[in-house]
Amino acid sequence: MLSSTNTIDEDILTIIKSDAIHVKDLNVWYKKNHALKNVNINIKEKSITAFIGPSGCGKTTLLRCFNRMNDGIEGFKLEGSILINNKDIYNINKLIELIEIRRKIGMVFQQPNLFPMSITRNMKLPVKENFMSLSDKDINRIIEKKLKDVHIYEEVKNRLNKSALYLSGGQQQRLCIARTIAIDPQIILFDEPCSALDPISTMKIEDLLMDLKEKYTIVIVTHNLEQAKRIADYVAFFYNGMIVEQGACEDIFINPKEEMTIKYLSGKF
Ligand SMILES: Nc1ncnc2c1ncn2[C@@H]1O[C@H](COP(=O)(O)OP(=O)(O)OP(=O)(O)O)[C@@H](O)[C@H]1O
Repeated sequence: MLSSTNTIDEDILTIIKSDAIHVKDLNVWYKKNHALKNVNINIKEKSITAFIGPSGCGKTTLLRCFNRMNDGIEGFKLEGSILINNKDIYNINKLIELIEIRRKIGMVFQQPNLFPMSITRNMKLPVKENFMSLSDKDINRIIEKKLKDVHIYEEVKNRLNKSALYLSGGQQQRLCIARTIAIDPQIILFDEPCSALDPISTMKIEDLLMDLKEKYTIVIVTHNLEQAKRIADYVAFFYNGMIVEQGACEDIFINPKEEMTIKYLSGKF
């Protein structure tokens, strides 16, 4: 009797996910361009949230706000709050806290951005920088484990000391993901990670994202609606700097409520 109650509680606990990111009343400007308008969204932990919408509607701007990548842009201004681990990441005074936030939030871009160095060195650099006290043996162990986690180890184990730039686009993207997870982030931001890839490499990345969400919170910007349908748990539809509609993936794709979402999903603009 007791054990069956425990099982139910555990099931409920696994279903109810907490929020990894709270965005409240967010407004962003690039000079006079009001790029995000009164955005409110909570990103659930250990799930995949996809940002969809036409070009220029603010998807990447919001993604880049999550690790303060827009900070250096001339004319960038932000109002509102973004809470990660209950901390407003735009209300931080100490550089060390900002560095810590960035460490917890990895980012993978449209084009693989590997260094023109060997596969091993590409992996070693972030691991050494973030875990200074580790021995070479431990670092090599982490590298092997992370390459296995992104299902690339078998493909590259005999060429670890060769340039990472000789790998295919899909392999380079998986190596970028291995490098990102090598420093144990909580959240991984993906900005159209498959837009430069062929369908088979895209499928491998999608499978990988489905694996990774067991451990990490994933936010992905994608123009590929089929991709969002295949992998997302939650979807936010952006238009003209606003989130027009957001919710569970099935609800948005099967039963969208807003006129604008219906038009966009049916290819009417
Ligand atoms: N670095 C920047 N400096 C000035 N304006 C910018 C900058 N980045 C984006 N913008 C502007 O902010 C608005 C939102 O752009 P953003 O890139 O966030 O849209 P998006 O939905 O991600 O577009 P896409 O799907 O084409 O990548 C656009 O008007 C864009 O021109």
